[in-house]
Amino acid sequence: MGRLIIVSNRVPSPRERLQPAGGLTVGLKDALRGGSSLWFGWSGNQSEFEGDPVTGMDEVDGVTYATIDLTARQHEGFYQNFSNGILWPLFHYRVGLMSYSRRDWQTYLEVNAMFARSLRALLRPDDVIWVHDYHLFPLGQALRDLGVTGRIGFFLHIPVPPWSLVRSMPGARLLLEDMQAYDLIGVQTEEDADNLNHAFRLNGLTERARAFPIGIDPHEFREQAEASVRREEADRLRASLRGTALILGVDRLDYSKGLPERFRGYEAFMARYPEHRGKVSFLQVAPVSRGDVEEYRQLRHQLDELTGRINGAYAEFDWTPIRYLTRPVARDILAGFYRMADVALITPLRDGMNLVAKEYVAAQDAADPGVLVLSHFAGAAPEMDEAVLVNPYDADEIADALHQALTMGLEERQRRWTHLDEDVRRTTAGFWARDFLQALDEAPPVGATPVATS
Ligand SMILES: O=P(O)(O)OC[C@H]1O[C@H](O[C@H]2O[C@H](CO)[C@@H](O)[C@H](O)[C@H]2O)[C@H](O)[C@@H](O)[C@@H]1O
Ligand SMILES: O=c1ccn([C@@H]2O[C@H](COP(=O)(O)OP(=O)(O)O)[C@@H](O)[C@H]2O)c(=O)[nH]1
Repeated sequence: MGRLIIVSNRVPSPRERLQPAGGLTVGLKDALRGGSSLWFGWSGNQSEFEGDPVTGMDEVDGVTYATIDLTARQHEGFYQNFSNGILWPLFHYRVGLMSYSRRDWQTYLEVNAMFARSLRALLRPDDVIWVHDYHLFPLGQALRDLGVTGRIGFFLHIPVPPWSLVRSMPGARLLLEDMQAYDLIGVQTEEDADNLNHAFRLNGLTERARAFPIGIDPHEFREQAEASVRREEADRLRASLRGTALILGVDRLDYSKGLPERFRGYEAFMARYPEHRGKVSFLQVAPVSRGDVEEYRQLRHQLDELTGRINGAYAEFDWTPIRYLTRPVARDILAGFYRMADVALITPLRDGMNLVAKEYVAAQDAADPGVLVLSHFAGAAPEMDEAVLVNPYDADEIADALHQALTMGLEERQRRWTHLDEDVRRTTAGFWARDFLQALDEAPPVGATPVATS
């Protein structure tokens, strides 16, 4: 059995405690725990020189991390503009936010070809390659073009809209063709798999998509929460609450997360349920993400304005309705905050999965669990139907859900949490990886015949 080769744009810094917020590296690290593999991707650094060499190599806990730098030009065209300025909005059903340019498309293909050349030099014949996410759709074909004939799987961490939407993007069909180079394509939900296979069928291509919902390591995270709730940061938060109930939101500052809609829901809650004023605090942790992308800058201004308006309207001299942080909080500290929170308020407009929802459940005290309020449009929602599910576009529904959650009796909270906890302990990161890799091993091999490249 050869090595497992993981390829993703974002690669964690294995020796840093504070990692960039994001579920892909969390799920994969939890999945790789205890195994030996090679993880290849972008170092997160920008270099001056355009070249292919692997610039970083490190080995921690059995995982070898091999990274390459991007130049400023490549970072702008590949990561900022095409991946996060075109593919991300499109696959989150926000066609109107796409800003396509052919030059960015070429840079996207150029960087994928560079990933393939650099990785090719590290490969052994019996390696199993697992490519991750929308930054690297064409990588499989680029590797086939370099003569790689072994197993190559792909996992898409973000939603898959219907082809009628995806085809809005120039070159969409070429991406579908390139994806035929993968022996198996994993997506988060059955809806995603149906949409992607329908796109393949409509374009005369072979259906290769199956659903494998990603998860976390709930046992490890619960232990972290039990430890972190006794840490200094949790003590500071608890003291600052002065007995008020805690509503917690944790998200990258991203328009897919429904933060303006969430804040407007909380504003409606303050207006329609005055009995909770002064008795609840809403803490939103929203570390800046992709801050050089215009839509993300606009979102931050919008949230700054909403926070000021709501606090200005409802604050007392000794109470502030919303606490809003744009810096990251280390995940182990967050674990303690989750455990303290009476309500988790998670309202994405679209989300591939949302590991925060699963982390919140895993962190709870079974004797007195909090309540998960979750958007219908999170990838986690179909399997977490015991959450209080809301439509994030309906501010009054969010308000009603918050009132319901804060007044819910212990017996119902425990009933709901028990079902949610069973799910989180079933769809773990380890199960996700084992299930996908077994299916990849059993999938009919694509072989080495290259198809027309994009
Ligand atoms: O790498 P960044 O640009 O900083 O973005 C962080 C990650 O965001 C997205 O995460 C997705 O994957 C999660 C795990 O499967 C899933 O729970 C979440 O719903 C998705 O948004 C992105 O897909 C990753 O590539 C990024 O690393
Ligand atoms: O300040 C923060 C905010 C988020 N996270 C982590 O970032 C991940 C977010 O993953 P999710 O799947 O919810 O969304 P994504 O960011 O991948 O779209 C979760 O593991 C969070 O615990 C973190 O460590 N610090």
